Amino acid sequence: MYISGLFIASSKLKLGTEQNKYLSVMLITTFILALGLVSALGYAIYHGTRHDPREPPVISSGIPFIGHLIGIARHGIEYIGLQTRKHPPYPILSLDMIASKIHVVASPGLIYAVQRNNKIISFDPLLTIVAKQVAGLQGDALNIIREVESEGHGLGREIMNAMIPTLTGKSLDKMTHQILRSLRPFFDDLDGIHTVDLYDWCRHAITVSSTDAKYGHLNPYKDRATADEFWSFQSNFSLLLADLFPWLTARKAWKGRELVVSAMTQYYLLGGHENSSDITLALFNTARDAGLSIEETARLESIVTIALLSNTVPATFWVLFDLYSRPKLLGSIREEIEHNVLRVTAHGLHIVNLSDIRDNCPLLISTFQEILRTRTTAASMRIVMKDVLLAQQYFLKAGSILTMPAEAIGRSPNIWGSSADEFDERRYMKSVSSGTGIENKTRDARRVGGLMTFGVPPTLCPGRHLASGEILGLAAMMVLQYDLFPASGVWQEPRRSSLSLVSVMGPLKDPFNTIVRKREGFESTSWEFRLEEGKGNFPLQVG
Ligand code: HEM
Repeated sequence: MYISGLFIASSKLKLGTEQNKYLSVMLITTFILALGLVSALGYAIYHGTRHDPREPPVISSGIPFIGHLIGIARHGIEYIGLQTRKHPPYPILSLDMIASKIHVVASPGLIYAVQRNNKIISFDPLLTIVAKQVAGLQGDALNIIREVESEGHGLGREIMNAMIPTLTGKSLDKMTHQILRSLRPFFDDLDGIHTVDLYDWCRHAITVSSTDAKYGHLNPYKDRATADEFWSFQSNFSLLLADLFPWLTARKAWKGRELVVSAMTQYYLLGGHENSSDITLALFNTARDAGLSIEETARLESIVTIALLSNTVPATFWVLFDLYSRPKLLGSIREEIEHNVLRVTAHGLHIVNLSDIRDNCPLLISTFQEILRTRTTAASMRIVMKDVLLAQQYFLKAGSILTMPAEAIGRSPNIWGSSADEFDERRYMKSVSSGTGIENKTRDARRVGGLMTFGVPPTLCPGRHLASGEILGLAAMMVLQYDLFPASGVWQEPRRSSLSLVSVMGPLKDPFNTIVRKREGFESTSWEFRLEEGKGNFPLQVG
């Protein structure tokens, strides 16, 4: 009756046929959303009466039932970190999300307890959720991907296990090499340009170089239109997660994804993967052996492209922003790179060796980690597979979500003392007396919660070495060749977008116009990257 009422209401408005159709669709959608909300509220009221007193304290929001949902929609993943800051005494707290609870861990001690229960509090169901809601996989394929514990065939984890080794050793070297080769012309192109949107420049340079290295000669993202559709998909990711008529409610993300999947399907059909990287082949072969179709494989591959690009792009931007907005630090880092890395041949070729950045630039490596620590909004997610008593104290129900936000733990005074909230570029170096009276600093021992940007063991980001090589190579080349100034005249922090829940490095909402000027004394256009074999792993602190 309500639906027919809506149709009547729309037909009474004397609009053109197209407008009428559009209005009807919108009204029906509103109706379905309202119906969903009413059912969810009913469930919540029933559910609320069943709170177990051993569960972590529930934090209420200003708006009953849907307040936290609105908070996440507004602030993105940062909302979770904000809650722990607002309620500091709790080592763990719960946000009621209508159909489930999100437990937010705010103490490093509890991370150990989560790690000890990693078969019960698991990352793997998220692979299935992402395959369904984000990549759009359905039916048998989804069942093959689903984790064994939930009666699937466990292909999601099998693919991860096949890909992880390809992000170290020789396979990593090969990719990093190709990335650096593809990056170089981007610096040549900056010469002579007065103003550039620095965020867009980072996005384009990282997209082209990373996907060239991953997909080879037939890289589908070489086509700017496909790359733009990918970013439309990635940047509106959170709307897809609702999984409610995505073609209507998450139009941009859905359309972008479908175009990316179609380009990737075409790539496979042309045999592009046969001349690509080991990581691309690992996914393709594992999915084929498990019986997935080419199109289903292309859907899975779209998730890996998200992992490849969505954090590396904003991380690169923030590294440049945080270096150039601190002239004194920039000066010291330039000095370190000029002395320990840059080599100029008799013919004037300027060589930047990434292996020397890794081994001989402790200040740059420490600064990089501090930028990752202070800029991240990472909140490692896990799903509670069975009822469990965490640390013999907190009861977590099966089906609830657990998260460990880096903002609460990685910036805790318990870990970093009174300077936890400050930017300290030397934080990841430790004092060693050199006997010269000059304080020499090298890397410190690792500590739990010390750097959670790449996740929490046992689920750590396997792409961290690749990302580090790419970001540090790009940053070193930029600081050597160019001066950057904000077009607005001040290094004012730009706004961040909250719509891409998948990016934990603060993607920007608006362009960041920047004046570019070639550095005096470094006008040469003859530049080259080098990389020594077997030196691609960056020993960053993790967990
Ligand atoms: C600055 C760049 C990057 C950041 C900050 C980052 C961060 C993360 C985080 C936080 C996780 C989840 C871990 C957890 O929940 O505990 C993750 C997982 C993952 N990342 Fe990255 N990542 C980056 C770059 C990359 C790159 C370049 C790749 C290359 C393909 C990649 C591939 C992956 C994969 C495959 C996983 C899933 C691991 C698994 O399920 O075992 N990441 N990453």
